[in-house]
Amino acid sequence: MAVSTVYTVQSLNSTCSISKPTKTHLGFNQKQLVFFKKTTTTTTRRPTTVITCSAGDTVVIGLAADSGCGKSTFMRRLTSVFGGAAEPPKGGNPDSNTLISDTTTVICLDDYHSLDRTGRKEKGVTALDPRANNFDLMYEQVKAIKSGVPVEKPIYNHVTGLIDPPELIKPPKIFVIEGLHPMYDARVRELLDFSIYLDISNEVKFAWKIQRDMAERGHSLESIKASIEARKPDFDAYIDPQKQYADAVIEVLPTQLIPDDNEGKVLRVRLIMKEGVKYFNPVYLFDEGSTISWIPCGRKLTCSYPGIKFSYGPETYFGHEVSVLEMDGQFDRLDELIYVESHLSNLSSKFYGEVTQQMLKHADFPGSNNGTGFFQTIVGLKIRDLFEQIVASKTGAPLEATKA
Ligand SMILES: Nc1ncnc2c1ncn2[C@@H]1O[C@H](COP(=O)(O)OP(=O)(O)OP(=O)(O)O)[C@@H](O)[C@H]1O
Ligand SMILES: O=C(CO)[C@H](O)[C@H](O)COP(=O)(O)O
Repeated sequence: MAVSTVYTVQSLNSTCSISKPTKTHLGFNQKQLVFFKKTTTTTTRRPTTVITCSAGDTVVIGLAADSGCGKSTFMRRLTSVFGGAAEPPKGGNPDSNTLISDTTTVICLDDYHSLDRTGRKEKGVTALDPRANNFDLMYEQVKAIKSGVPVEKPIYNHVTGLIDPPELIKPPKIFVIEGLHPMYDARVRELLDFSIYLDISNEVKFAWKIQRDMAERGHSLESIKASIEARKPDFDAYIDPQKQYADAVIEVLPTQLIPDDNEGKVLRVRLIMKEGVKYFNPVYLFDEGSTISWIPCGRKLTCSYPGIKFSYGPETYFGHEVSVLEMDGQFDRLDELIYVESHLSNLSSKFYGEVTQQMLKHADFPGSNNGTGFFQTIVGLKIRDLFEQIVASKTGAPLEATKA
């Protein structure tokens, strides 16, 4: 019996159009996705639908981190910078990991797991192990999206642990690939216009896992400890080394303001920014290239114990020259953040106070009172700026002036 595959096509964005096939679609065309009618045994050569997108304008961003390290929170801050809410594909698989907004499409690289939960168990490998992931497909599909071609991406279903039928992904303006391995495969790495690594220290990761998995998911302390321990060797071998390739790293460590702190509530956060990256000018405090230590608490910034300390200066990170902006401590009043913002330069904001405005808008997100939320917001603005510069370089259009 002949059956047709049914594809749910989401609302078309400005770069894509759908059409009926013509005779030319009997051949292979690299700029178009051609759906063929399937039978149970064979695929006929008669195409049913053609989707064409204007090629090659997609900017690709990689975001790497271990599970539970704040990728989703970061993505919410990033998509908010571009305006509009990011939502799962309408009418698609309810367990899709994809988030789409007007400008951005964020996919989760868990969708390239080649082994499902049972398969990994049988083979005795974790999801962090490259053998449990299909890097050839990841490369082919990211390359296709970057050059304007829609793809049928698999879905890893975190509810069932199975690999579900694929979903259609069309090239957006900004394509974010987030997950465990965006910078692991050199071919995929080469496709990235900008890359970020969220480097959460073991102590902090443990505190966050306990907070989420114990409080919200009912896991026991022992099972959380066991899961972190079981993942650690593969994390060290395959995930952590990717930070050497990142253009920006947000490092999250326990505070140094409280001697022997083991609560993990007050954080020391470092924004490590690579020098010499095209379209990316690191943010600086007071004076570019100098080494600075600043305690802003006093008349203009309310600080309760243990206070707030900023540092800034040049460093070397995996042999690369970097600028590092550090914040240790937490804000008492978010509206006063404007005082700190006004002392930072190269923020790529569109108007005075935009960072503070974004932070106030998402005051309920985790990390809004410390350097994690502050630096994620700043990186979001830098990505918007990078995107606008890339677009301007392609169209030859002059860039709208940005402030600070
Ligand atoms: N900046 C932060 N400050 C405090 N806690 C945080 C922060 N970011 C994340 N968390 C904690 O970590 C949990 C996971 O965050 P999030 O869902 O953003 O991570 P994730 O990397 O997307 O996780 P997963 O890959 O498991 O879906 C949050 O529920 C929160 O408890
Ligand atoms: O490291 C992970 C990335 O999110 C997950 O553990 C991995 O994707 C496997 O997922 P699950 O535990 O749902 O089978």
